[in-house]
Amino acid sequence: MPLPTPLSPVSPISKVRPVVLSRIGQPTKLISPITDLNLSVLEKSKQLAAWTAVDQHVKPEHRVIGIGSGSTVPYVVERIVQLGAEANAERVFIPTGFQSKQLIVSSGLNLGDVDQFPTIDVTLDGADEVDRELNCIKGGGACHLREKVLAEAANTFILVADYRKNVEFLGTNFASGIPIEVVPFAYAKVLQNLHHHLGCPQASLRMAVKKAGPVVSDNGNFIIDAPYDQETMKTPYTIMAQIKMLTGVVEVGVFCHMARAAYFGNADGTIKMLTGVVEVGVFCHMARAAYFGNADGTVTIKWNDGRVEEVAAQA
Ligand SMILES: O=C[C@H](O)[C@H](O)[C@H](O)COP(=O)(O)O
Repeated sequence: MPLPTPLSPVSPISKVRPVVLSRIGQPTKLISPITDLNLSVLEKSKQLAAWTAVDQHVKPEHRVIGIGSGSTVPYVVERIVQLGAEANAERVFIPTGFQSKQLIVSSGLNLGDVDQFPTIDVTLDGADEVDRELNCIKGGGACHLREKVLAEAANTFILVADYRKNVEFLGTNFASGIPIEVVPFAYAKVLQNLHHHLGCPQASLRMAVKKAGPVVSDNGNFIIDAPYDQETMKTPYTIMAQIKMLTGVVEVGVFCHMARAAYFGNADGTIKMLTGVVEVGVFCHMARAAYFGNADGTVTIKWNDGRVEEVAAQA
């Protein structure tokens, strides 16, 4: 199995090589992020969801793995660590933010970034809430921009959570609203747009707890929380797209039709697994060529660079 190849494997400055790349292939001692062995029922349900998802979706041949954010993700890393140093030596792990970067590094796993590895085998991530179609709210921890990038970069995107997050409609328990990352200088304008044009009078700037002023994301941006009524949240794609069109919005914490499966740990020690419809039936800019068989036996080939070729009929 070949090593994952980053886009630029070697630094142009000869004395500075990315640490992670020089370590790939050498098993190091791995350390589990979970030290507390007396887990509460809630924590056990998160662990169960995470372990099951890792067991079912991290395949031996996988080399590039996205690690999401939130309270269930340490159990994802715990299970990955249990796979052993040798199994993980030739893997690289891509974080969705500060928390998952710390988890990867402190566990002794190889760290990479999505600009080196824009194709990810599987990303496992937490969620604030997941509806029955596997649409979800993310961004309760202000990580949703990087999370969405890693979800889109992944061949398979898997959600892990405890039973409280498994809902019929988004916004059922997670009442603070849709997290919206905005560039700082545009926050007041975006708030006005939400209040007056997108029907969300309660939208507000997320304020920090142990710091004066607003929450600042890992990307240096502000977060707005926009609570919508149930009717609006029944069609999350529509409101997500409307918010995303506002100038100044960087990303919206609603993920639609992205997850292949969601794993929820239940309080009784069972697991609920939901599978989703990942594909939307519109494929844009994906095919290199389309071949059309014609009635006269010829074939027309339309290439994605605009060329059209005709192939003569077979004799
Ligand atoms: O921004 C944070 C992420 O989207 C988290 O995955 C999400 O908030 C769930 O976090 P927790 O498991 O801590 O509730």
